[in-house]
Amino acid sequence: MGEFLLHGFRDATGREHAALTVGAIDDGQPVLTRLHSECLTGDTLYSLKCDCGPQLQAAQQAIATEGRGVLLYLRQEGRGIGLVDKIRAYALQDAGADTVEANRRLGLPDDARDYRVAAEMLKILGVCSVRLLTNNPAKMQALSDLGVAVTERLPLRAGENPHNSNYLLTKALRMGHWLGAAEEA
Ligand SMILES: Nc1nc2c(ncn2[C@@H]2O[C@H](COP(=O)(O)OP(=O)(O)OP(=O)(O)O)[C@@H](O)[C@H]2O)c(=O)[nH]1
Ligand SMILES: [Zn+2]
Repeated sequence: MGEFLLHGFRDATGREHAALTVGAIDDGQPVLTRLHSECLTGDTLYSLKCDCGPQLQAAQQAIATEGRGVLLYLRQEGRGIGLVDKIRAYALQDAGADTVEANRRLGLPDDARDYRVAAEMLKILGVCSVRLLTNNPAKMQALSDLGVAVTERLPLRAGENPHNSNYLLTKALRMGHWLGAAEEA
């Protein structure tokens, strides 16, 4: 796709995160930005149950094409519940629960992600305002609450397939994501 600079971060809990950057991003101008939440199954094992792998690739490509931007790879597997509980949630989904219901049955929050680390990473990289690649309103809100100006929202739709259609529909209907899936259903 192009040449990226890879930065490593370790947060206060010892968890390690990565940032991929292209070009000069600390000049005060809004930066094309993607906050990607880790998904071992989608990013690495090509699972079709979600859209994470294709979204990762599309975001990386968009940043390379723009010649300036940042992708934060955040270790928030399973929306922050971790790999083992995500696999448990998948088992409940195989038995008919949707993604939100499965988390609740496990006694876990719908979304356990915390974006403080992301805001800190952006600050360290000299980024104070972003053009954010996302369909998730909560992500935009979280960043602006943490003092990062979100000047624009750019949709990121990739990797839709018959196996993840219910997952995407649940995101649209129960988590308020801008996916157009609700209208298409
Ligand atoms: N708990 C849980 N997490 C999942 C499930 N499927 C994918 N994930 C995780 O969801 C995270 C991605 O979040 P999404 O809600 O798909 O998308 P988003 O990052 O909030 O929104 P976008 O910025 O629009 O991509 C990754 O950490 C995945 O591991 C699932 O069925 N249950
Ligand atoms: Zn995924």
